Amino acid sequence: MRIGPYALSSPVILAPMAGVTDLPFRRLCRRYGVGLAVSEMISSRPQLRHHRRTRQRADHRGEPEPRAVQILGVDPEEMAACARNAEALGAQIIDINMGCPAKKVCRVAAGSALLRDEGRVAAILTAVVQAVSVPVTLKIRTGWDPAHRNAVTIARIAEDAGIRMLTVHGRTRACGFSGAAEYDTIAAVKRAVSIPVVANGDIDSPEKARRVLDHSGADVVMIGRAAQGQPWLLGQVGAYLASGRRLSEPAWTEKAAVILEHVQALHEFYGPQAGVRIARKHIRWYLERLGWPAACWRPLLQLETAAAQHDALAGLLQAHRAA
Ligand SMILES: Cc1cc2nc3c(=O)[nH]c(=O)nc-3n(C[C@H](O)[C@H](O)[C@H](O)COP(=O)(O)O)c2cc1C
Repeated sequence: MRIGPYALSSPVILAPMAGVTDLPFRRLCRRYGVGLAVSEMISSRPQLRHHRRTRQRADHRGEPEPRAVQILGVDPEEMAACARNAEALGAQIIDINMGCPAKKVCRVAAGSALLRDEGRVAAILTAVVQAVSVPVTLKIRTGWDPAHRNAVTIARIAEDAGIRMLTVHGRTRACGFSGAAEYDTIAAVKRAVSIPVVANGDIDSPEKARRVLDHSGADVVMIGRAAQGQPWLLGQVGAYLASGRRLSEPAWTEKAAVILEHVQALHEFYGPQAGVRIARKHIRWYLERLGWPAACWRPLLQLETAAAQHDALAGLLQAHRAA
Protein backbone atom coordinates (compact mmCIF):
# COMPACT_ATOMS: atom_id res chain seq x y z
CA MET A 1 0.00 0.00 0.00
CA ARG A 2 1.21 3.54 -0.74
CA ILE A 3 0.82 6.84 1.07
CA GLY A 4 1.79 9.36 -1.59
CA PRO A 5 5.37 8.53 -2.61
CA TYR A 6 5.87 6.01 0.22
CA ALA A 7 5.22 2.30 -0.24
CA LEU A 8 4.64 0.72 3.16
CA SER A 9 6.98 -2.19 3.80
CA SER A 10 4.40 -4.00 5.98
CA PRO A 11 0.59 -4.07 6.32
CA VAL A 12 0.96 -3.18 10.02
CA ILE A 13 1.05 0.37 11.42
CA LEU A 14 1.93 1.25 15.02
CA ALA A 15 -0.87 3.39 16.51
CA PRO A 16 -0.03 6.81 17.92
CA MET A 17 -0.20 6.59 21.72
CA ALA A 18 0.59 9.66 23.81
CA GLY A 19 3.11 8.75 26.49
CA VAL A 20 4.04 5.50 24.72
CA THR A 21 5.02 5.85 21.06
CA ASP A 22 7.99 8.12 21.59
CA LEU A 23 11.16 7.85 19.51
CA PRO A 24 12.71 4.95 21.51
CA PHE A 25 9.56 2.81 21.23
CA ARG A 26 8.95 3.67 17.57
CA ARG A 27 12.54 2.74 16.67
CA LEU A 28 12.09 -0.61 18.37
CA CYS A 29 8.80 -1.28 16.60
CA ARG A 30 10.25 -0.26 13.25
CA ARG A 31 12.95 -2.85 13.76
CA TYR A 32 10.24 -5.49 14.03
CA GLY A 33 9.03 -4.40 10.63
CA VAL A 34 6.03 -2.09 11.03
CA GLY A 35 5.32 -0.17 7.85
CA LEU A 36 4.71 3.09 9.69
CA ALA A 37 4.93 4.30 13.28
CA VAL A 38 2.95 7.46 14.00
CA SER A 39 4.32 9.87 16.62
CA GLU A 40 2.50 10.92 19.76
CA MET A 41 0.12 13.81 19.08
CA ILE A 42 1.43 17.37 18.99
CA SER A 43 -0.89 20.18 20.00
CA SER A 44 -1.34 22.92 17.40
CA ARG A 45 -1.55 25.67 20.03
CA PRO A 46 1.10 28.21 19.00
CA GLN A 47 2.26 28.79 22.58
CA LEU A 48 3.33 25.11 22.73
CA ARG A 49 5.26 25.15 19.46
CA HIS A 50 8.68 25.58 21.05
CA HIS A 51 7.89 23.60 24.18
CA ARG A 52 10.46 20.93 25.04
CA ARG A 53 7.77 18.24 24.99
CA THR A 54 6.68 19.27 21.47
CA ARG A 55 10.26 19.08 20.23
CA GLN A 56 10.65 15.63 21.78
CA ARG A 57 7.46 14.42 20.12
CA ALA A 58 8.62 15.69 16.73
CA ASP A 59 12.05 14.06 17.11
CA HIS A 60 12.64 11.37 14.48
CA ARG A 61 16.41 10.94 14.64
CA GLY A 62 17.48 7.55 13.30
CA GLU A 63 13.95 6.50 12.41
CA PRO A 64 13.45 5.00 8.95
CA GLU A 65 11.22 6.67 6.34
CA PRO A 66 8.42 7.54 6.15
CA ARG A 67 8.32 9.59 9.35
CA ALA A 68 4.80 10.45 10.48
CA VAL A 69 3.86 13.19 12.97
CA GLN A 70 0.38 13.49 14.39
CA ILE A 71 -1.18 16.89 15.10
CA LEU A 72 -4.23 17.87 17.14
CA GLY A 73 -6.31 21.03 17.28
CA VAL A 74 -9.49 22.86 16.34
CA ASP A 75 -8.45 25.96 14.47
CA PRO A 76 -7.77 25.46 10.73
CA GLU A 77 -5.08 28.17 10.58
CA GLU A 78 -3.31 26.93 13.72
CA MET A 79 -3.46 23.38 12.40
CA ALA A 80 -2.02 24.51 9.05
CA ALA A 81 0.82 26.35 10.83
CA CYS A 82 1.49 23.35 13.07
CA ALA A 83 1.64 21.04 10.03
CA ARG A 84 4.05 23.41 8.25
CA ASN A 85 6.25 23.44 11.33
CA ALA A 86 6.21 19.63 11.57
CA GLU A 87 7.15 19.38 7.89
CA ALA A 88 10.02 21.81 8.45
CA LEU A 89 11.22 19.57 11.31
CA GLY A 90 11.30 16.55 8.99
CA ALA A 91 7.81 15.00 9.02
CA GLN A 92 7.16 13.15 5.77
CA ILE A 93 3.53 12.40 6.62
CA ILE A 94 1.20 14.59 8.69
CA ASP A 95 -1.53 12.68 10.53
CA ILE A 96 -4.52 14.57 11.93
CA ASN A 97 -6.06 13.34 15.18
CA MET A 98 -9.86 13.38 15.22
CA GLY A 99 -10.12 10.32 17.42
CA CYS A 100 -8.86 11.30 20.84
CA PRO A 101 -11.66 10.88 23.42
CA ALA A 102 -9.84 12.56 26.35
CA LYS A 103 -12.08 14.98 28.27
CA LYS A 104 -9.50 17.76 28.33
CA VAL A 105 -9.19 17.46 24.53
CA CYS A 106 -12.93 17.19 23.78
CA ARG A 107 -13.71 20.11 26.11
CA VAL A 108 -11.98 22.40 23.64
CA ALA A 109 -13.79 20.66 20.75
CA ALA A 110 -10.66 18.89 19.49
CA GLY A 111 -9.93 15.20 18.84
CA SER A 112 -13.07 13.09 18.48
CA ALA A 113 -15.30 16.08 19.43
CA LEU A 114 -14.64 17.41 15.93
CA LEU A 115 -16.68 14.54 14.49
CA ARG A 116 -19.79 16.49 15.60
CA ASP A 117 -18.84 19.45 13.42
CA GLU A 118 -18.49 18.25 9.84
CA GLY A 119 -18.03 21.79 8.48
CA ARG A 120 -15.04 22.34 10.73
CA VAL A 121 -13.62 18.94 9.77
CA ALA A 122 -13.69 20.00 6.12
CA ALA A 123 -12.09 23.37 6.93
CA ILE A 124 -9.26 21.83 8.97
CA LEU A 125 -8.49 19.11 6.46
CA THR A 126 -8.47 21.51 3.53
CA ALA A 127 -6.27 24.03 5.37
CA VAL A 128 -3.71 21.39 6.38
CA VAL A 129 -3.59 19.68 2.98
CA GLN A 130 -3.01 23.05 1.30
CA ALA A 131 -0.35 24.09 3.84
CA VAL A 132 2.14 21.28 3.28
CA SER A 133 3.75 19.42 0.41
CA VAL A 134 3.77 16.03 2.19
CA PRO A 135 0.82 13.58 2.30
CA VAL A 136 -1.79 14.23 4.99
CA THR A 137 -3.64 11.36 6.68
CA LEU A 138 -6.53 11.33 9.15
CA LYS A 139 -7.45 9.21 12.17
CA ILE A 140 -11.05 9.09 13.41
CA ARG A 141 -13.46 7.06 15.51
CA THR A 142 -16.69 5.70 14.03
CA GLY A 143 -18.60 8.73 15.35
CA TRP A 144 -19.51 10.68 18.45
CA ASP A 145 -21.88 8.11 19.97
CA PRO A 146 -23.71 5.01 18.73
CA ALA A 147 -26.63 7.17 17.51
CA HIS A 148 -24.24 9.35 15.49
CA ARG A 149 -21.90 7.07 13.62
CA ASN A 150 -20.92 9.46 10.82
CA ALA A 151 -17.59 7.90 9.86
CA VAL A 152 -18.76 7.40 6.27
CA THR A 153 -19.66 11.09 5.89
CA ILE A 154 -16.34 12.13 7.43
CA ALA A 155 -14.50 9.71 5.14
CA ARG A 156 -16.08 11.31 2.05
CA ILE A 157 -15.18 14.78 3.36
CA ALA A 158 -11.62 13.56 3.92
CA GLU A 159 -11.29 12.11 0.45
CA ASP A 160 -12.63 15.31 -1.13
CA ALA A 161 -10.17 17.38 0.92
CA GLY A 162 -7.19 15.39 -0.39
CA ILE A 163 -6.52 13.13 2.61
CA ARG A 164 -4.32 10.23 1.46
CA MET A 165 -5.14 7.57 4.06
CA LEU A 166 -7.87 7.20 6.68
CA THR A 167 -7.60 5.24 9.93
CA VAL A 168 -10.83 4.25 11.67
CA HIS A 169 -10.83 3.11 15.30
CA GLY A 170 -13.92 0.90 15.56
CA ARG A 171 -15.46 2.70 18.54
CA THR A 172 -17.40 5.92 19.02
CA ARG A 173 -16.13 8.68 21.28
CA ALA A 174 -18.80 7.75 23.84
CA CYS A 175 -17.39 4.21 24.03
CA GLY A 176 -14.00 5.45 25.23
CA PHE A 177 -12.07 2.18 25.39
CA SER A 178 -14.90 0.05 26.76
CA GLY A 179 -16.82 -2.65 24.93
CA ALA A 180 -15.46 -4.36 21.85
CA ALA A 181 -14.41 -2.51 18.71
CA GLU A 182 -16.71 -3.14 15.74
CA TYR A 183 -15.61 -3.45 12.16
CA ASP A 184 -18.91 -3.07 10.23
CA THR A 185 -18.53 0.71 10.15
CA ILE A 186 -14.94 0.32 8.93
CA ALA A 187 -16.28 -1.93 6.14
CA ALA A 188 -18.85 0.74 5.22
CA VAL A 189 -16.09 3.39 5.13
CA LYS A 190 -13.96 1.18 2.90
CA ARG A 191 -16.85 0.76 0.45
CA ALA A 192 -17.52 4.52 0.42
CA VAL A 193 -14.06 5.85 -0.48
CA SER A 194 -11.17 4.92 -2.69
CA ILE A 195 -8.32 6.17 -0.46
CA PRO A 196 -6.53 3.52 1.65
CA VAL A 197 -8.39 2.62 4.85
CA VAL A 198 -6.70 1.40 8.03
CA ALA A 199 -8.62 -0.77 10.50
CA ASN A 200 -7.91 -0.15 14.18
CA GLY A 201 -9.20 -1.37 17.52
CA ASP A 202 -8.59 -4.46 19.66
CA ILE A 203 -6.28 -6.20 17.19
CA ASP A 204 -4.05 -8.34 19.40
CA SER A 205 -2.95 -11.36 17.35
CA PRO A 206 -2.01 -12.31 13.79
CA GLU A 207 -5.27 -14.25 13.39
CA LYS A 208 -7.40 -11.36 14.63
CA ALA A 209 -5.62 -9.03 12.20
CA ARG A 210 -6.49 -11.39 9.33
CA ARG A 211 -10.14 -11.63 10.42
CA VAL A 212 -10.45 -7.84 10.70
CA LEU A 213 -8.98 -7.27 7.25
CA ASP A 214 -11.21 -9.97 5.72
CA HIS A 215 -14.32 -8.58 7.43
CA SER A 216 -13.70 -4.89 6.77
CA GLY A 217 -11.89 -5.01 3.44
CA ALA A 218 -9.45 -2.45 4.92
CA ASP A 219 -6.01 -2.19 3.38
CA VAL A 220 -3.85 -2.46 6.50
CA VAL A 221 -4.19 -2.75 10.27
CA MET A 222 -3.09 -0.39 13.03
CA ILE A 223 -2.12 -1.83 16.41
CA GLY A 224 -1.76 0.09 19.66
CA ARG A 225 -2.12 -1.45 23.12
CA ALA A 226 -1.23 -4.98 22.04
CA ALA A 227 2.27 -3.73 21.14
CA GLN A 228 2.91 -2.54 24.70
CA GLY A 229 5.33 -4.95 26.34
CA GLN A 230 5.69 -7.03 23.18
CA PRO A 231 6.82 -5.00 20.16
CA TRP A 232 7.77 -8.27 18.44
CA LEU A 233 4.03 -8.96 18.01
CA LEU A 234 3.99 -6.36 15.23
CA GLY A 235 6.47 -8.43 13.21
CA GLN A 236 4.46 -11.59 13.86
CA VAL A 237 1.29 -9.92 12.59
CA GLY A 238 3.08 -8.52 9.53
CA ALA A 239 4.53 -11.92 8.58
CA TYR A 240 1.19 -13.66 9.04
CA LEU A 241 -0.69 -11.11 6.92
CA ALA A 242 1.94 -11.22 4.19
CA SER A 243 2.41 -15.00 3.94
CA GLY A 244 0.08 -16.81 6.34
CA ARG A 245 3.18 -17.93 8.23
CA ARG A 246 3.05 -17.89 12.05
CA LEU A 247 6.45 -16.73 13.36
CA SER A 248 7.52 -18.32 16.62
CA GLU A 249 8.00 -16.23 19.78
CA PRO A 250 11.42 -14.57 19.95
CA ALA A 251 13.95 -16.43 22.07
CA TRP A 252 14.13 -15.45 25.75
CA THR A 253 17.59 -13.90 25.22
CA GLU A 254 16.23 -11.68 22.45
CA LYS A 255 13.34 -10.50 24.60
CA ALA A 256 15.64 -9.74 27.53
CA ALA A 257 18.01 -7.80 25.27
CA VAL A 258 15.15 -5.78 23.78
CA ILE A 259 13.71 -4.91 27.20
CA LEU A 260 17.07 -3.68 28.51
CA GLU A 261 17.83 -1.79 25.32
CA HIS A 262 14.44 -0.08 25.45
CA VAL A 263 14.87 1.02 29.06
CA GLN A 264 18.36 2.32 28.36
CA ALA A 265 17.10 4.22 25.30
CA LEU A 266 14.40 5.87 27.44
CA HIS A 267 17.01 6.97 29.99
CA GLU A 268 19.11 8.49 27.21
CA PHE A 269 16.20 10.14 25.35
CA TYR A 270 14.47 11.76 28.34
CA GLY A 271 17.43 12.10 30.67
CA PRO A 272 17.81 10.03 33.83
CA GLN A 273 14.95 11.50 35.90
CA ALA A 274 12.08 11.53 33.40
CA GLY A 275 13.54 8.43 31.73
CA VAL A 276 13.24 6.37 34.92
CA ARG A 277 9.64 7.52 35.41
CA ILE A 278 8.59 6.79 31.82
CA ALA A 279 10.40 3.43 31.76
CA ARG A 280 8.34 2.16 34.72
CA LYS A 281 5.17 1.51 32.74
CA HIS A 282 7.11 -0.24 29.97
CA ILE A 283 8.90 -2.45 32.52
CA ARG A 284 5.56 -3.35 34.04
CA TRP A 285 4.04 -4.19 30.62
CA TYR A 286 7.01 -6.34 29.64
CA LEU A 287 7.09 -8.28 32.87
CA GLU A 288 3.31 -8.70 33.04
CA ARG A 289 3.36 -10.10 29.50
CA LEU A 290 6.07 -12.51 30.59
CA GLY A 291 3.58 -13.72 33.19
CA TRP A 292 5.64 -12.65 36.19
CA PRO A 293 3.75 -12.02 39.44
CA ALA A 294 3.51 -8.42 40.66
CA ALA A 295 5.51 -9.27 43.78
CA CYS A 296 8.44 -9.96 41.49
CA TRP A 297 8.49 -6.68 39.54
CA ARG A 298 6.77 -4.17 41.84
CA PRO A 299 9.94 -3.31 43.83
CA LEU A 300 11.57 -2.35 40.54
CA LEU A 301 9.03 0.42 40.05
CA GLN A 302 10.13 2.13 43.25
CA LEU A 303 13.73 2.67 42.12
CA GLU A 304 14.67 6.29 41.52
CA THR A 305 17.90 6.32 39.53
CA ALA A 306 18.65 5.12 36.01
CA ALA A 307 21.53 2.94 37.14
CA ALA A 308 19.49 1.27 39.91
CA GLN A 309 16.56 0.65 37.58
CA HIS A 310 18.71 -0.76 34.81
CA ASP A 311 20.83 -2.95 37.06
CA ALA A 312 17.88 -4.36 39.01
CA LEU A 313 16.06 -5.17 35.78
CA ALA A 314 19.18 -6.80 34.31
CA GLY A 315 19.59 -8.82 37.50
CA LEU A 316 15.97 -9.97 37.45
CA LEU A 317 16.15 -11.01 33.80
CA GLN A 318 19.46 -12.78 34.37
CA ALA A 319 18.11 -14.65 37.40
CA HIS A 320 15.07 -15.74 35.43
CA ARG A 321 17.26 -16.99 32.61
CA ALA A 322 19.42 -18.97 34.99
CA ALA A 323 16.38 -20.47 36.79
C1 LIG B 1 -2.19 5.36 26.17
C2 LIG B 1 -2.86 5.69 24.87
C3 LIG B 1 -2.58 6.88 24.23
C4 LIG B 1 -3.19 7.20 23.00
N1 LIG B 1 -2.83 8.35 22.36
C5 LIG B 1 -3.34 8.61 21.12
C6 LIG B 1 -2.88 9.73 20.38
O1 LIG B 1 -2.01 10.51 20.81
N2 LIG B 1 -3.43 9.93 19.14
C7 LIG B 1 -4.40 9.09 18.63
O2 LIG B 1 -4.86 9.31 17.50
N3 LIG B 1 -4.82 8.02 19.31
C8 LIG B 1 -4.30 7.75 20.53
N4 LIG B 1 -4.68 6.62 21.19
C9 LIG B 1 -5.61 5.67 20.53
C10 LIG B 1 -4.81 4.61 19.75
O3 LIG B 1 -4.09 5.18 18.69
C11 LIG B 1 -5.77 3.53 19.18
O4 LIG B 1 -6.67 4.15 18.30
C12 LIG B 1 -6.55 2.82 20.27
O5 LIG B 1 -5.71 2.45 21.36
C13 LIG B 1 -7.24 1.55 19.71
O6 LIG B 1 -6.30 0.66 19.18
P1 LIG B 1 -5.81 -0.64 20.03
O7 LIG B 1 -7.03 -1.40 20.45
O8 LIG B 1 -4.95 -1.40 19.06
O9 LIG B 1 -5.05 -0.12 21.21
C14 LIG B 1 -4.12 6.30 22.42
C15 LIG B 1 -4.42 5.10 23.09
C16 LIG B 1 -3.79 4.78 24.29
C17 LIG B 1 -4.11 3.46 24.96
